[in-house]
Amino acid sequence: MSDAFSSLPDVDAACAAQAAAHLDTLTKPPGSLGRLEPLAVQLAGIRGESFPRVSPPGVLVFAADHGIAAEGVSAFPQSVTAQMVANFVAGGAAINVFARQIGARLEVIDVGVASVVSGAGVVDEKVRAGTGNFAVEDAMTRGEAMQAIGVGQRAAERAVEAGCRCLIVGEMGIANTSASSALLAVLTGRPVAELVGRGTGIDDAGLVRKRAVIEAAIAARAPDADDPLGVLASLGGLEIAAIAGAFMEGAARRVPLLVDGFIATVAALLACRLAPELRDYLIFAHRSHEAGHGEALAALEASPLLDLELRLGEGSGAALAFALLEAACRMLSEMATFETAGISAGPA
Ligand SMILES: O=C(O)c1ccc[n+]([C@@H]2O[C@H](COP(=O)([O-])O)[C@@H](O)[C@H]2O)c1
Ligand SMILES: Cc1cc2nc[nH]c2cc1C
Repeated sequence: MSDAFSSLPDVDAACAAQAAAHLDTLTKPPGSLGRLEPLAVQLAGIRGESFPRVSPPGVLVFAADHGIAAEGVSAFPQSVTAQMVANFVAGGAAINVFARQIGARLEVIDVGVASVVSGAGVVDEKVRAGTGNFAVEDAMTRGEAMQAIGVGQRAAERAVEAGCRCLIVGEMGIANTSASSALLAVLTGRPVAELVGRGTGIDDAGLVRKRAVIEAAIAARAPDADDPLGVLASLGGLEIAAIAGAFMEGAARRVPLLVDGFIATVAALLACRLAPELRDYLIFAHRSHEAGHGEALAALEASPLLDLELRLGEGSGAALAFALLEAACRMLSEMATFETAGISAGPA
């Protein structure tokens, strides 16, 4: 496992250039496969292969609870986190369905669920039983934040050592849109009101309360925006820290990283503040329906592949976008060239 904040390898510019040159020999007008083309070039650079492969993918779902749930900021009770973890290991959640569809290795990691999780198959890496309520105290200590980052790093390491060539990283945690909005507000300096959404579906009155709780909590905790680990410890979530760690370890191992929705994008932003070279390894799967996601994407200058109005989390949008990565690889390796197909290359 790499050091959490060690510098990451540069992407391989030579392989990326070879892939770009090969793309223009394929039997299609140059550029006609649109965004699939720069995607293939990015994958070649990340993998260090001019004909990259991304299968099999690995799905990591990090689950944790949030003390801020006590403020009534979610449409669902905290107990749903543990119940959904049981559903993940039983194979019945959306991410299970989509992971099976793409032949992914799936791991469910308890990094901080409040209750004891039942069900064989959960990786027990609980750092603590849920965060503190950041309306009244820091969510966690810096040491706990580092431990949770380490949980994510080890999960990515296991997936890559098991042969996964792409990581799809998701989460489950009631109230984690509140933690994510708070983190995003501090990291970007944007007003909380622009970044708070309905999460699992709170009503209008709940949304007003959620905004007020997050605004007051940020004022009370007053973290230093130039200290990303301190911001994470003050306002964050254990699964958010673990996602950041998984991204850093995946990049260290030259694996493309599919970023899911709002929470995963905020984790990616935080990880980029800790290790800016990470940005080149990230592929943004989809634009979530959650209100703050646009600002999170803008902060990373990211343009996601899909917009399906998803707002589930779990890694579901990233699993759906994986088919496009596979298509980009197959385009490079399987399409005929103008020469092999005997087709005139230039305009008539
Ligand atoms: O990924 C997203 O864009 C997303 C948007 C809204 C909600 N979620 C999921 O819903 C839960 C958090 O919502 P909430 O209302 O409890 O803060 C958590 O388990 C997330 O996986 C996920
Ligand atoms: C049922 C349910 C499933 C979820 N999956 C991710 N977040 C979730 C939140 C709820 C409430």
